[in-house]
Amino acid sequence: MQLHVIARGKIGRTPEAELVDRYARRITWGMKITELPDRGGNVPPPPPGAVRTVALDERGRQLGSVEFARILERWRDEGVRETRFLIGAADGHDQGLRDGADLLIAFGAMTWPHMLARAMLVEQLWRATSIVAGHPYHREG
Ligand SMILES: C[S@@+](CC[C@H](N)C(=O)[O-])C[C@H]1O[C@@H](n2cnc3c(N)ncnc32)[C@H](O)[C@@H]1O
Repeated sequence: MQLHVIARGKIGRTPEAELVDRYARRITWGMKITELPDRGGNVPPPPPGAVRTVALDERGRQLGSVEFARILERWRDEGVRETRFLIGAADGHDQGLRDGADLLIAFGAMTWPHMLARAMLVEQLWRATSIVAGHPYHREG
């Protein structure tokens, strides 16, 4: 299953970009990042086959890392081709996008800058895929 991060804003050559690269490089599942402008632009069309959409939003569910990993594992095992992770810009997501998502997830109730949220997401994707693989990176408790 491809993990497709669709994120608003240009990350450029920043400390956050280094973090994103550090974790993205370790992910052995298909992994792709598409940047959109802060406003406007079109979310790329989904590939053929089953697709899931996860929107990052501070009003979303606060999942544990193992719980998040098991959701991705289940979707992969169900034959989902791509899971898309949407990160908004300063204005967040519009209501239509939130309503259309399969899952809304929050990294706590606080608001984070979108570039930090991108780095945190990619770290969690690395963590989740290593949990699914039984790799010892993640420790519970
Ligand atoms: C600066 S925030 C936007 C805040 C906006 N005022 C709102 O109400 O959604 C930019 C993006 O970062 C992500 N983000 C920020 N804080 C987050 C959190 N606690 N959990 C999940 N994603 C978060 C979301 O994708 C959000 O659209």
